[in-house]
Amino acid sequence: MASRLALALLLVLLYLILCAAVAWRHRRLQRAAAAEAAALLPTADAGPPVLVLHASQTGQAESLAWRTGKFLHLAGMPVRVCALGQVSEQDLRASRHALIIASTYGEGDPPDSAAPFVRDVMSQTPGLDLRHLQVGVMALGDQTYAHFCGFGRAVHAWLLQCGAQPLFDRIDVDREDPAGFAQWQQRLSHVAGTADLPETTDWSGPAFEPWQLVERRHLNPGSLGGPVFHLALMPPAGQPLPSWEAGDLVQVLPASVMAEDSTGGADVAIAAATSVADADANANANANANDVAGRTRPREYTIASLPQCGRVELLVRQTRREDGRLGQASGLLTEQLPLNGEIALRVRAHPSFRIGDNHQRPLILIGNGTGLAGLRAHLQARAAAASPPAWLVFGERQSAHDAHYRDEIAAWQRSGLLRHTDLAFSRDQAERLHVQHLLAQQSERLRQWVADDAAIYVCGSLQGMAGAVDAVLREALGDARVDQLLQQGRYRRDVY
Ligand SMILES: Cc1cc2nc3c(=O)[nH]c(=O)nc-3n(C[C@H](O)[C@H](O)[C@H](O)COP(=O)(O)O)c2cc1C
Repeated sequence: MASRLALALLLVLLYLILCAAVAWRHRRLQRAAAAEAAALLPTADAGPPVLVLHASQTGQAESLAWRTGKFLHLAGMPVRVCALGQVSEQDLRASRHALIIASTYGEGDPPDSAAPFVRDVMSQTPGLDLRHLQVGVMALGDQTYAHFCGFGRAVHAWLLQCGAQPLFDRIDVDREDPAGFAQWQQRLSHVAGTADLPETTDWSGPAFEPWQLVERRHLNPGSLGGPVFHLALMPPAGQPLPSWEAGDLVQVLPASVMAEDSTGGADVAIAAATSVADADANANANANANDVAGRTRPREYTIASLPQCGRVELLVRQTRREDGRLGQASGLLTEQLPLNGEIALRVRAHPSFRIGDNHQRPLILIGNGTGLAGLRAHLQARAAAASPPAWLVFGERQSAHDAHYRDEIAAWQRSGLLRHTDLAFSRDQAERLHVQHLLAQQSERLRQWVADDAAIYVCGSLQGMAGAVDAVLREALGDARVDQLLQQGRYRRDVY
C-alpha cells in the first residue's frame, strides 16, 4: 500500500516537473522573441521608425520582414517590424517610411493576418492622405496562379492612390526566386544610404539537404480517395535534427535528384523542372499550371511530428496530373523514391500556425484529409505538455479506410486530452457529411469553448473545407468575434 502511494506521489512529482519544464521553455522562447523585437526598437531621439510590415500566411513574408528589419537596424535605422494587420491609420500617419512584404492566397486574396488592415484601413472612403509616406513593396507569389502577386499589387496600388511616394518599383517575386530577394536587398541598401552593408543573412533560407526516407506506409488501401501515405525522414547521417515546433512545415524540391558524387558521398543535384508542374493537391502545394520559368518551386508539407520523436513525419496524399502521371513531389515521396533514398528537404518555421500564446488555451482543431498532419503535431505537443483539453473535428471519406492515426486518436480520447472528437466520413452515408456540418450541429459547444478562451486551428483544404468552416464560425460567433479571434491569433489556419 505504502509503496503504491510512494509510486503515485513520484508520478505526480515527475508530472509537475515536466509541466514546469514545458512552461519554462515556453517563457524562454517568448522572452527571446520579445528581446529580438526590442533590439530593433528605436531610441527616443531617433525619429519615427521605418515600418517593416508583413502580410504572411505561411511565414515566408514574415521571416523576410524580420531579415529586412535586422538589415536596416545594422545600418543604424530605427525599425518597427509587425504584421500589416496590426497597423492602424495613425501608425501610417506618424511614419515617414514603410516597407511592405505581402504574399497572396486563395485567388488573389490577402493572407488571414492582413484581413483587419483590408477591412479597417484600405477600404476607407475617401482614402487616407499618405503623401508624407515613402513606401517600398515586395509582393510574394506564384506565377502559376491567375492573380500573380494579387494582394501585394493591391496594397501597392492603394498606397500610390493615397499619395504615398514609391521608393522604388514594386518587386514581384515568383516562387521564392533568389533574384527577387537580391533585388530587394539592393533596394534596401539604397534606402539605408549605404552600398556596403555586410551580408547579414542568407535571404533564401537554409540550404536544402539530402534527407533519407526511412519509412513509407500506405494508410488507406481500398479507399475511394487518393492514396495517403505516412512517411518518415531523417537528416543526412551525422547531422542533428533541426528544431521545429508543431505547425511548422518542410519544403521538398520535387525536381531534385540525390546523386552519388564522385567521392561516393551523397550530393544534392538540383535539376530544372523538365515538364508541366504537378497538381499536388495535398500539402500546401498548389501547383496547377505550367512551371513557366522551368524553375521549380519547393512543395510544402506540414510536419506531422515533433523533434522528440527523432524524425520528420509527413502525411502525404499521392496525386496524379490530368494525363495520369504522378505529381512531382508527391510521386517522388510516395512511390518513386526507394526506401532509404534521399530527397532535398529543409524545415521551415510557420509562425502563424504555431501554438504561440495559445499554449494555455483549450484548442479546437478542425481539419480534413492530410490536414490531420498539423493537427497531429499540435496534439502530440499537448500530450507531452499536459495542457488544457482539445476538441478534434476531422473529416475524410470512409471510416473503414481513411481513419488515419485511429489508434493515436483513441489513446488521446482515453487520456482525456481529446475531450470531444467529431469525425465526418463523407462517403459512409448517402448524404455527404463534412466537418462544417458537424461544427454547425455543435454551435452551442463552439460558443461555449470560445467563451472559455479556446483557440481555433484549421488545417486542410482551402476549397470546400476552410471557407465552409469559416462561414460556420461566422454564423455561430458573429463576424466581429471571428475577426477579433483572427487578430488575437486565436484563429489560425494552414490551408492549401
Ligand atoms: C492555397 C494557396 C493559394 C495561393 N494563391 C496565390 C495567388 O492567387 N497568387 C499568387 O501570386 N500566389 C499565390 N500563392 C503563393 C503564395 O503567395 C506564395 O507561396 C508566398 O511566397 C507565400 O508567402 P507566405 O509564406 O508569407 O504566406 C498561393 C499559395 C497557396 C498555398
